Amino acid sequence: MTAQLIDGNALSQQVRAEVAQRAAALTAKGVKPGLAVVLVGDNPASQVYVRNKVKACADAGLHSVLEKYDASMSEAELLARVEALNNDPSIHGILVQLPLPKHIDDHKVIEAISPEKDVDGFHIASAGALMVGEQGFKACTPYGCMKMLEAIGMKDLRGKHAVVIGRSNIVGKPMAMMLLQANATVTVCHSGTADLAFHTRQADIVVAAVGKRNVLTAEMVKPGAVVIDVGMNRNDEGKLCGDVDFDGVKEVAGWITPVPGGVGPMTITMLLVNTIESAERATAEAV
Ligand SMILES: Nc1nc(=O)c2c([nH]1)NC[C@@H]1CN(c3ccc(C(=O)N[C@@H](CCC(=O)O)C(=O)O)cc3)C=[N+]21
Repeated sequence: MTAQLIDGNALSQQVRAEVAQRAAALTAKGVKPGLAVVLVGDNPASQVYVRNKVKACADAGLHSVLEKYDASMSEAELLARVEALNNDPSIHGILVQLPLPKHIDDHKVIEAISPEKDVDGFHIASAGALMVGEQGFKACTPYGCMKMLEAIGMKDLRGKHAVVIGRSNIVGKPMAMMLLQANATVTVCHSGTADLAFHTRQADIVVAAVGKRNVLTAEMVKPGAVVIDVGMNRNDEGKLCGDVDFDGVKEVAGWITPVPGGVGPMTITMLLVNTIESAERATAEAV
């Protein structure tokens, strides 16, 4: 193994300790930072993720409320709940866990969340703020990837070529924008790209965010490159694995993130960062 590991659990611990300090400072002022997590239906994976988020809040001294609803909940009922949380001063962040049941339009629900409380960074106002470099909440997964780059001394990416594989609204597109904001030269590859390896071989940084195993293999990576794996897949034995062929790529890359223990925990960490940020903004405005 030549690559060094970027340990998402270790970095999360550091960042969450900073969040805990900020939470304690706000609490001392009489403001308990609060996150509302809304879960509709009984998707087993969602149950686990949501529990992890609630636990992460408790560990960092944030208040959280978990609202669980039956899959039969109507769209109107969910929209009414979101509106109530928008107007609840004890709540600084609202997260509606995706995916939602098919009869609910997730786009409509996300747009109903007040941008001031959109700690997922999924609202159009948040995406737009990122696009034009204004203040808004950054999507947690790409934000976590940027934090990982910063942790290995890559905050300013001037002169670096970053290749993002995937163009989802939740990861690929905001990832490309954040890399651009950090002065990288950015290429976005996707299912319509003719020769993926041609692009990835030139990359100083590769971010794989496709949702398919072995999208990135050793011969596609420039020696010494930084490889960030956003994928969350199961292999044939049911084990969690990313989009990157970790065992092959780790022999070539300079840095690599593992799955599990990489981007996943950082996603939750940045949710906490956004929530504390939101609570601090709300408190500053109230003074
Ligand atoms: N509104 C909304 N916001 C989200 O941020 C959101 C969502 N909906 N729906 C589902 C996805 C998925 N997601 C994960 C976060 C952390 C881990 C994580 O911590 N994973 C651990 C392993 C967990 C395990 O062992 O299964 C790791 O990578 O080490 C995984 C997945 C957030 N999501």
